[in-house]
Amino acid sequence: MPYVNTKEILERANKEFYAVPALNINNLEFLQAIIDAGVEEHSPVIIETSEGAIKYAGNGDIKLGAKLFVSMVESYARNVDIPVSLHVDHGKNFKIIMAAIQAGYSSVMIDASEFPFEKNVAETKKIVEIAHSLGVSVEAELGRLVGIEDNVAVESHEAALVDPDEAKLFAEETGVDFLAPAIGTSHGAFKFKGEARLDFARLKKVKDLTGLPLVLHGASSVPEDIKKLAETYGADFKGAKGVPGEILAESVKFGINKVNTDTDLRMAFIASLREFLSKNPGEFDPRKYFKTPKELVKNVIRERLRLLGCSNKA
Ligand SMILES: O=C(CO)COP(=O)(O)O
Ligand SMILES: O=C[C@H](O)COP(=O)(O)O
Ligand SMILES: [Zn+2]
Ligand SMILES: [Zn+2]
Repeated sequence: MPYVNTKEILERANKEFYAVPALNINNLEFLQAIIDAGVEEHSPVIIETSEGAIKYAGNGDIKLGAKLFVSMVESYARNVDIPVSLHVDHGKNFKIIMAAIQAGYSSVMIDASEFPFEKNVAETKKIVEIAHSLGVSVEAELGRLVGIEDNVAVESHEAALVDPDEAKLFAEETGVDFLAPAIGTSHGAFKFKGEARLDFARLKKVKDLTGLPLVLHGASSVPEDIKKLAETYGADFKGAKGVPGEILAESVKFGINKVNTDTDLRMAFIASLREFLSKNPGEFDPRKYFKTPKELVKNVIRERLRLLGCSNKA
């Protein structure tokens, strides 16, 4: 089926109370693993690329990078019977967002969350107008992504999280299609020093006041078995800690519909690659040494699709 608008995938998820992972890629191998996982679980999938990924793919040329990703994702989507969409993750550079819209991305994120509220509204509105006129949907972010750490400066952390009343106003003023409220997650493999904790009361208020599909950034779990496997073969991931699966599932109950995941895929890939290379020191054919890493990435994604309730929703 089809290369579809991300909005289509998320509006159904919003109505039927499940979430779809948005999975970051930089290259062909991760895309293959995602498509295979979606097909095996009969689930929709959202592929996303950061600005860095677009630069990387185009070897520095952003228009080329955006076109390459659209053509790769569209080509795979055409060959399978699950909905697949392509999204720009954390768009901050106007030129990159435009290059992606022109190349045929299904949706873009405008991340102006580092600016004061009024400027975030203005920047988001500008992108919404352009994107909507071309049938492309838009995500924006409110609040800053910081972990809620035990015992340290609770108030300053809370100040960084989304303000639900602002979220309502933001949604009305910008016409954005889905919204990422900061509720205590952060990017990368080191999210929490103490116990993992998210502000679900805040999340629920944002959902009640906006009714929009909501996005959880920094949603990797850093599974213990993956961390162990990588460390067995030489990695040093001391202190790595993610959002446990139960908390991810809980976040879906409070209104999350898009679950942004990059770190878990990177960690699974490197863990398996380390193991393979350590056991096969003579191997130098990439089609061979990428085989088990792709399998492990696929399996991590399949598990996540089941956890979030989007298996069999294709
Ligand atoms: O939010 C993300 C991409 O936008 C990825 O988060 P992780 O680093 O937790 O995978
Ligand atoms: O949100 C960040 C994503 O994990 C992408 O990160 P990146 O800028 O390293 O591609
Ligand atoms: Zn951001
Ligand atoms: Zn993010």
